[in-house]
Amino acid sequence: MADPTPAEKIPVTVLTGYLGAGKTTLLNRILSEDHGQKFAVIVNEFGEIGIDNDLVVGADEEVFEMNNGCICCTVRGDLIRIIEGLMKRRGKFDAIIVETTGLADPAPVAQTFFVDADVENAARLDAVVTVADAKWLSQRLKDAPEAKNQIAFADVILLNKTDLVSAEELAEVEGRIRAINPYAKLHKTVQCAVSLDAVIGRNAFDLERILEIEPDFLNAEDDHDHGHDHHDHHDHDHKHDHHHGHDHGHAHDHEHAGGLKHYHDEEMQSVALTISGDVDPEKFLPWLNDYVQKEGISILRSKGILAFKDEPKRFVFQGVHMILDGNLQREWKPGEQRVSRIVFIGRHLKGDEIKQGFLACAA
Ligand SMILES: Nc1nc2c(ncn2[C@@H]2O[C@H](COP(=O)(O)OP(=O)(O)OP(=O)(O)O)[C@@H](O)[C@H]2O)c(=O)[nH]1
Repeated sequence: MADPTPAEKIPVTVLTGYLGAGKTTLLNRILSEDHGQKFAVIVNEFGEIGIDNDLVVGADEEVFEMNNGCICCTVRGDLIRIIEGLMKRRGKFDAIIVETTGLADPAPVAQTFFVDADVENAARLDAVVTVADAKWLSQRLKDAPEAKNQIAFADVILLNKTDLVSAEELAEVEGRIRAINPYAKLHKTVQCAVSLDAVIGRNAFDLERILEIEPDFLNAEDDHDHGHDHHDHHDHDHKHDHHHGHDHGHAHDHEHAGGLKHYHDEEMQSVALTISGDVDPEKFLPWLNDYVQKEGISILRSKGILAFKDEPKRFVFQGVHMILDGNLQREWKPGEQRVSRIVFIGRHLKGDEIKQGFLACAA
């Protein structure tokens, strides 16, 4: 796995969102703000944004399949070459932004940062930022699988165009988003107005934060396992549908703090697990590798911070489908509790199987 010097690598922000959600608005805001930083922006079509002095690089479509043609593991050859080219000009910019205009699925872009050795050594995926249209997202979640993917992938979500909806509609769409991805940091915006540091420099998929928040509504039901702090956000075996009369699982409407409704998304779920202590790397690493090989098509994102037995440093990993990237990072601090946490987000995840597999890795 890669050498642990993430701080020296150029951070890359992947910007995604459905047609017309406000990606260009956000990009223009980032590029025109007075922050003294230089960004390289990679877009699919050259000249989409005309910002003087900023580097706008055009990319033609080109996708390679990985893992013997597995359809969920594709890497963008054009992106690899562009980033390699940019690396020769290091020092001229502080961060790279990749706008995934016209791409249905952010996975091939994200995977590029894990599989190409040169790119991996030079750049690190900082965060996937998804812009969502407050007015249209609920509709798109019903009819466009790629809109759901973009939400599932996100580390940061800008719920934009809040001026076009009522408070009730906004709460509704936020509930829908949380059903798919409870971990992303969410900002409600008009014209994508957020401070730069909300979207840039989030660091390693914002892992720290992702694994430290424990959204209340994850604990809300019967699946709270005190022994293992088990927050299982999907946990509704479709074979025993105990939500009869619930509009296909979409109307499981507990009110929670902040007036958010608690929905279950039938298709996309997240599974978050904690072991309050160390795991055995000789069990965990083979289990994780095998599991994502087996189930990678349905796993969009995986992330974790782990305490390995007899290891003073924290092991941190992230993955996209079958492709994983992980390394030992900083030391556990004195007094910091050594815990091991993982999160999977994906379609029809087998929560019990993941739980059993993970808990069996306890040291
Ligand atoms: N009412 C309203 N309109 C907005 C807001 N943010 C952006 N828009 C408008 O929405 C339209 C689409 O915004 P863009 O930034 O071009 O969206 P995009 O995601 O880049 O669009 P594509 O590149 O076509 O996918 C533009 O006309 C924006 O001015 C907002 O918060 N409220």
